Parts: sequence; structure tokens; C-alpha cells
Amino acid sequence: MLLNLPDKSPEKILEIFNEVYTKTKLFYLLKTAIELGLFDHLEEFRSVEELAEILKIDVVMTEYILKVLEEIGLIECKTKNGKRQYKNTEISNIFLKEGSFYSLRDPIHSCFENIKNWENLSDILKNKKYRKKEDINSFFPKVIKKLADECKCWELQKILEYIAKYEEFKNAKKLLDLGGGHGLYAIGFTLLNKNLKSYVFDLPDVVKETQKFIKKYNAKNVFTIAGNFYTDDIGNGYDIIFCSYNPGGKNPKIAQKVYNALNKGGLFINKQFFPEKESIEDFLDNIEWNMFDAEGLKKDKRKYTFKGDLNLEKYLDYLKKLGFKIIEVKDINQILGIKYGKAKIIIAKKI
Ligand SMILES: C[S@@+](CC[C@H](N)C(=O)[O-])C[C@H]1O[C@@H](n2cnc3c(N)ncnc32)[C@H](O)[C@@H]1O
Repeated sequence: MLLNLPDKSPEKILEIFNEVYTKTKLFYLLKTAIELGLFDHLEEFRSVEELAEILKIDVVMTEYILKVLEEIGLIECKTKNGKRQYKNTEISNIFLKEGSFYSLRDPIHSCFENIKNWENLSDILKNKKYRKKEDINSFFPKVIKKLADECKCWELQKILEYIAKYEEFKNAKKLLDLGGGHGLYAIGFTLLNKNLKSYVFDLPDVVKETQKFIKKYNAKNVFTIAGNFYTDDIGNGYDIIFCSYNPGGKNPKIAQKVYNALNKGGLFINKQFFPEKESIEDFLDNIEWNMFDAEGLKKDKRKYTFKGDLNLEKYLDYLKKLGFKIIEVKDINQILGIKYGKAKIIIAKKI
């Protein structure tokens, strides 16, 4: 037996495990670096010893941590008097430093929270009681803070700039941001069109948070409407209705409400995740999506999908049937100019 080779070599198995183990180590290294505040101390060049002293951490492992961070482009290195010194690269200064306007630390921190569920995957799989239970009134106020931090780092500005080119937007007087959450889109729209009044429609506990953002950005023409878009009136007389990543964005009943609330000639701008061909990342995200229950949300089995949602083709057909003319359907990556996600933006005109 000992001298017999197995029918297949172990190469594939070892490759899979080595690859994921290396990535997992990297994940925990980054988690630790962020939690220690390492990037907050590397605005200027520092030696390994200096940094280890400041953070009160092991100098030998610090040296290797810095080498790893240099390899992945988060810090850079120079040699002074024969000694290596490190400092943040520009992207780390912008996105990883505490206090930066574009800090992504809170959104990244949510990965550190979510990874705990993966450590308990077998319990979650076997027993529903381990699944996190939320309700929409506690869940969304947390979600929108993370989304505000994320979108203001690129997506928000790019989307606003893209929509601002439309004549309908330039002439608009009244805009609804349906499920607008933080309201940063609504706020941004009023900065681009001084004659515009924006209304953020969202759940009562969420609009309390929206109002904080309105105050923070000193927005004058942005107002909130508290309600549930499935059951409540969303108002009317809008020139633009904007929808971004909200659970009603693929739902025909909400599309009908939007149609009724828009003025003739008005635009429905809908940015949503429309799952098409799924990859391994999507399958993993779908597992994570199924790890929690949220009372008040009729979740479907695929991430960011809800019971009653239509796929892109059926949704577009439905909009046409309602009386919309589809002006464009664009992959969000094309607008953002970076590889970002699988969302599409639909621009439809009420004719
Ligand atoms: C994923 S967040 C998107 C927030 C923001 N539009 C953006 O793109 O960053 C979904 C938003 O829809 C809101 N929402 C969910 N269900 C809702 C409902 N039934 N009525 C009103 N708003 C709802 C949430 O409170 C949340 O603000």
C-alpha cells in the first residue's frame, strides 16, 4: 500500500487549501492592522522599530506585517541610512485613516463582524436559532450609515454627475428619493440643481437618521417623508423619482406607484442589483444573505432579492406596459469607471 500512488495527485486539494488559508491570514492581518490603528501612524515614514514601539507590538512580526502591506500596495518603503522605513500609500491615507472624509473603516468593520457568522456556519446551518434576527426598524438605520460612508467614496459623485446631464433633471423642481436612507443622493441633487426640492421617503426610524445627514451637510432644500412604500402613499407631482438599492426596486407594485406619482415627462431613475449569471462570490454572498432574518422584509433566496421581484427583462417589459419609455439601461461599472458590482441603472420616462 505504502508504495502505491493514489489514483490522483493531491495537487488540486493542496492548492485550494493553500490559497484560501493564505487569503484568510491576509484577512486577519488587515483586520489587526486596522484595529491597531496602524495606518493612523504611517502618514510619515517610520522604521519598523518606531512603529512597533508606538503600537506596543512585537517588532519581528511588525517587520513582516509591513512587508506584506507593502506587497499589496497599502504602504510604501524607502531606505534611509541602510534602514527600511514605511509610510502609507495615497489610497491608505484617503480610505484607511481614521478621520479621513473618505474613510472606509466603518464599512470594512462590518466585514469583521460578519466573519464571525462564518466561524459559526455549522451551527447556523443546523439550527435556525443561531440565525441573526433583525427587524427593518433596527436593521436599516445601521445599514444606511455604512452605505453613506461607502457611496460618498466614488459611487455617489459619479452617479450624480451622470444624471445631471439630463435636461429633465436640469429642469426638475421636485424629486423623490424613494428608500433614500442617508439622503446623500437627495442632498447631492439639490447641490446640482438650485431650483430643486428633494424629498427622501423612508421608514420612520430611518428618516430620523436622514435628518442628521441633512443637518450635517447643511442642506436647505431636502425634506423627509416617513412611511412604508409598500403600504403608504408616496406623494405625487414629482419630476424625478430616484431609487437606489431599495427592496422595492424590482417590485412591480412599487413601479406602478412610481408611475402614478410622476409627472408626465418625468424620469424614473432606478439603480438596482439585478442578479444574472452568478459567480462563486455571489454564491458566498447568497449564503451570508440567508444567515439572518429581518422581520418586515420578504427576502428571497438570492442576495438583495425579495419575494415578488422581477428579473431585468421582465421588469423592463413591465415598465413599458405601465407607459414608460426606456431611455437607457446601463451597467453601473460603465458609469463608475471601476469594477464595482453587478448593479444596473434604468432610466425610464413617463410618456
Ligand atoms: C440598501 S438601503 C439603500 C439606501 C440608499 N438608497 C442608497 O442607495 O445608499 C435600502 C433603503 O430602503 C429603505 N426601505 C426598505 N424598506 C422600505 C419600506 N418598506 N418603505 C420605505 N423605505 C424602505 C431602507 O430603510 C433603506 O434606507
